[in-house]
Amino acid sequence: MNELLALSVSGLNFSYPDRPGVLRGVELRVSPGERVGVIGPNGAGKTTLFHLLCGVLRPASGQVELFGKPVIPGEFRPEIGLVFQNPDDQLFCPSVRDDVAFGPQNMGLPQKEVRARVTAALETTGTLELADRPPHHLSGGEKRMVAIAGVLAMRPRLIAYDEPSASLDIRSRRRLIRFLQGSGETFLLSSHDLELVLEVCDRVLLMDEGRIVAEGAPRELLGDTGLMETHGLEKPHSLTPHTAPHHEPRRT
Ligand SMILES: Nc1ncnc2c1ncn2[C@@H]1O[C@H](COP(=O)(O)OP(=O)(O)OP(=O)(O)O)[C@@H](O)[C@H]1O
Repeated sequence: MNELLALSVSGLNFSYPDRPGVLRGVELRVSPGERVGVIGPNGAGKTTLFHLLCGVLRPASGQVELFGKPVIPGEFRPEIGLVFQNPDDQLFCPSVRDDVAFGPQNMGLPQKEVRARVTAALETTGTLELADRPPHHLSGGEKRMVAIAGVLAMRPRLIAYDEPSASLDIRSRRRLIRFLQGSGETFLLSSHDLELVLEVCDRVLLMDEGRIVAEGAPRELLGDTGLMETHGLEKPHSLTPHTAPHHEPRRT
């Protein structure tokens, strides 16, 4: 047991019934306050890893500890919150307010505390004006921020964001980046949006075929062209020096 770590994963192996070897010997430690990006090609096992951290899936072998206490599959652990890849998997109540209240209500908190947490989470995510709207009428970007509010309302000590910028337009993505930069949370964030990872993470893990194959500082790891190409990824544009002449667009 290590009381100082937010997350400790050792020797984690996992297979789906029809898909063996999805995670193979994953080792991972996250300290409180760290913001860790998880990158890797499609099917590398990122979402599966997040579901194992939350106890949604049962490992074939290995152990996950959150804040020094083992995760038992199926047991609710309020210390960790998962923001799903698809917000439609997370939002199902008649109003945004009810959706954000769902978690704290199920934690058995008094109504006054639930109301206070809902308001605070909606304010933090900039979604207060959506409180009375039905979630299924919201845009993709609005749904994403409401899904994050629902997780924040449970006040987890560690958040796992699964592809949080997927299908966001430029403005919604920028709002998400500002939110993540200012959040002060401990988080894991899986993404194919490598510029997002560069902007918000202070460490990166590269996964491929169920293993963590590299780990390091974002600019060094993502800037390693050979490593990135070996694992089906591309060095982000912002890390490539610009050589082409720059022409200002003509405004009409
Ligand atoms: N419910 C399931 N049943 C069977 N196989 C699954 C299931 N979910 C995922 N897989 C398989 O497990 C492997 C890892 O999938 P996972 O979704 O964890 O990858 P990922 O790294 O999150 O991928 P992506 O970047 O495409 O989201 C893939 O080969 C996938 O086909």
